[in-house]
Amino acid sequence: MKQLSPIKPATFSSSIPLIDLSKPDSKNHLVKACEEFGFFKVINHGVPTEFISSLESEAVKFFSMPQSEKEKAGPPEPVGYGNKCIGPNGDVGWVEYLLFRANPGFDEQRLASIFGRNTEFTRCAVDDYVSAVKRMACEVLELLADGLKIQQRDVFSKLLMDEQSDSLFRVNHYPPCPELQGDTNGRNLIGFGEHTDPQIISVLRSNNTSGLQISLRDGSWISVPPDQNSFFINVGDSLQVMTNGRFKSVRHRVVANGSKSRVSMIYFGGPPLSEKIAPLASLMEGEEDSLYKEFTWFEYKKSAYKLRLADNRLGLFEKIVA
Ligand SMILES: C=C1C[C@]23C[C@@]1(O)CC[C@H]2[C@@]12CC[C@H](O)[C@@](C)(C(=O)O1)[C@H]2[C@@H]3C(=O)O
Ligand SMILES: O=C(O)CCC(=O)C(=O)O
Ligand SMILES: [Fe+2]
Repeated sequence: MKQLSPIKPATFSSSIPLIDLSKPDSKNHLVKACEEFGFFKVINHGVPTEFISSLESEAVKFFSMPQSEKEKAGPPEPVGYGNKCIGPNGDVGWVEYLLFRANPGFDEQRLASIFGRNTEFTRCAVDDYVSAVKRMACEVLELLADGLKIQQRDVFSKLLMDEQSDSLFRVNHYPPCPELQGDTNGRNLIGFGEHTDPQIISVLRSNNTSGLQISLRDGSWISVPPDQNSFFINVGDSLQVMTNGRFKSVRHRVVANGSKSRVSMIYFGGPPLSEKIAPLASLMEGEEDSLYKEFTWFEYKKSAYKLRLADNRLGLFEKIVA
């Protein structure tokens, strides 16, 4: 197994855009946040607290089972339980996780084998949570379409609503890292290595343990103060392409903690496999050229899964402009 690599500490930031979904002008703030950061925090999100707490307690129960029991739900090829190894190409982190397809009814058998006799409750907990989060993601995407003055409000959200949408749901658990216990040198170790998310949009909720960091345009890293009552949203690679680079897919990572466990749940809203991912004609101004070669989500995903976490996956699809 490869060593977890030490990284430089980042500063905590209060500059992360905060979007209040109950405010009438949220669409303009959303567009600005996607352009400048590709990342923002959402409050007044409408996801019921009970859905969040039920699923979190189910997850905590699962991760506290003996290792041999958890391993029965793995390896995550492509879905199921994973420990330290992320993806198929040798990436490792201080993390264990559950990964599922997010459409209702998907991976039901897998869930049944993972959660045993608790299946009914857990399946409901996952379905309730994922459908509420997906609804909120669609609302955000519709506000973004409005903010961009696109006539077809559901131009992005219809891709998540499609029955064939290739969306994922992941629950990550970062146990306290013994190597960092009592460490006074401010060292950091990687929980989940730096990357961008390939899909359209990712919606993350975590408990109150810090760890998530995002990279700013100048390449510096800032720590995201945790907030268990809010959601954090990332622009994914596909939304960057659909907006011809106007929205930025944010690089992010998670650092391990020496004393507290972090539990995060992320919904990755993706398009159907056959969907052509290309800049929207309505967003192209004048003679503006597409910055990307044409590809389908299937082609992008196939290429992404051949690469390491930190690789620039979109680079392979960028057009070389003279
Ligand atoms: C190293 C990898 C893990 C990943 C698949 C990949 O080959 C490259 C993209 C990775 C990523 C990042 C965001 C999500 O956590 C994820 C589920 C996804 O869709 O792309 C993971 C993949 C994974 O863990 O399988
Ligand atoms: O666990 C987290 O907080 C973020 C993880 C992440 O970025 C991912 O799973 O893609
Ligand atoms: Fe991510």
